[in-house]
Amino acid sequence: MRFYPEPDYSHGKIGKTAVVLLNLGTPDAPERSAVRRYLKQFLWDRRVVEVPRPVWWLILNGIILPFRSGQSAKKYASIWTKDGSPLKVHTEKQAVLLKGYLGERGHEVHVTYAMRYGSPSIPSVLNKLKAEGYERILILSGYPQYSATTTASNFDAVFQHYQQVRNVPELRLVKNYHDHDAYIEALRQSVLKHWQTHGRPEKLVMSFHGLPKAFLLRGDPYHCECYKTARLLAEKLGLSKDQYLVTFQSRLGRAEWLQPYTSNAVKELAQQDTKRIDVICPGFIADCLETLEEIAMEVREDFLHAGGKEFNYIPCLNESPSWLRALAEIAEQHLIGWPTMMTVSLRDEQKQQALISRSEAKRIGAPL
Ligand SMILES: C=CC1=C(C)c2cc3[nH]c(cc4nc(cc5[nH]c(cc1n2)c(C)c5CCC(=O)O)C(CCC(=O)O)=C4C)c(C)c3C=C
Ligand SMILES: [Fe+2]
Ligand SMILES: [Fe+2]
Repeated sequence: MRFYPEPDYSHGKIGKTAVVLLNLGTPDAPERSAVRRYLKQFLWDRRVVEVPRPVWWLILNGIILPFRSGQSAKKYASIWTKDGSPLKVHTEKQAVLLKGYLGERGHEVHVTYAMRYGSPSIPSVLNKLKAEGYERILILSGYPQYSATTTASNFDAVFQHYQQVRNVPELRLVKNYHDHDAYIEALRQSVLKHWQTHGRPEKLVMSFHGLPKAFLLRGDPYHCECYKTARLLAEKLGLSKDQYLVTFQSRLGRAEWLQPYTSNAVKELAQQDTKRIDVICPGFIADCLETLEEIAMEVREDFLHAGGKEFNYIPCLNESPSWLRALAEIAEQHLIGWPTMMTVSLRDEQKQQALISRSEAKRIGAPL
């Protein structure tokens, strides 16, 4: 039996609970100057690039920012929507929906989101929560697989922020959920849904964002967590080892990154006479530049030019109901012990508040 705190009317007095969904962040506009600002903040993070600072300062400011900002801006322009960058649009919708899904499970929590780089920044969101009286904060990163470059960088930003705060709230941080049943199930449903309309491929390629190989050798568990996700998904789909392939994308710079590289792997598949592949990116919970442009455009071209016949990109989990259920389950497991359960007499009214958030979801066009 599950344990929930006694019905309690003092929520307002003893402080409220908030869940903060954290993701990477994105430029404010698909323009050179905005992309430069974003890349500068991102690539100056010591968790992301471990090159000694004076050397890296020269490379970053002398080569990378001048050349990459314009190129990346063009790529961003190709995926930008009327509401903004896909990553931000999806993250915002996920936060709205998560409140509704947690509300349906009986939890009275506020849900918001922040971005590690760009806006809304982690300090601005945590300051706002403090001003609004939230005294328990659950940090949930949009990275199923832990990496020092992403998850730990989120943690750094949260800790750094609270170093400046006298009265720090109670904090919990989720490290990973790469093998969580509900997450794997959401991925499985997404693949099956795709196969129901398009039939099955010869090979399912599972492409994860890459890392410098040196990070793995220094102890980053990301690589292993990606493989575990892939194995669990393959098992759930009943795929044998020759029916799927794990690859790593988005290599940057000259150093070796995790292999096999997605673009090389799909070319090889085409050369080996594989006619159709489907590509899924299980490490991204929301479509973004890396999936919509790199995979669905560039890698597609790589496969077709090398002789492949059919390429299908399976979208990220985005706002799919099975994913929002999974996210609610993951959050719930980390909320245990905090007095978030709606009280009996307040329940109906607060359930309605949860439903208001679902109607807000409808307004923004997210599926329920
Ligand atoms: C230079 C090193 C990089 C490391 C290490 C890295 C790790 C890493 N990144 C993600 C998720 C995303 N990355 C995205 C974009 C992106 N990533 C890098 C570099 C590194 N990432 C750059 C320079 C960029 C910007 C775009 C470009 O110029 O190519 C995104 C998309 C953001 C968007 O706005 O849509 C995501 C998401 C993970 C999960 C990860 C390590 C596990
Ligand atoms: Fe990245
Ligand atoms: Fe990329």
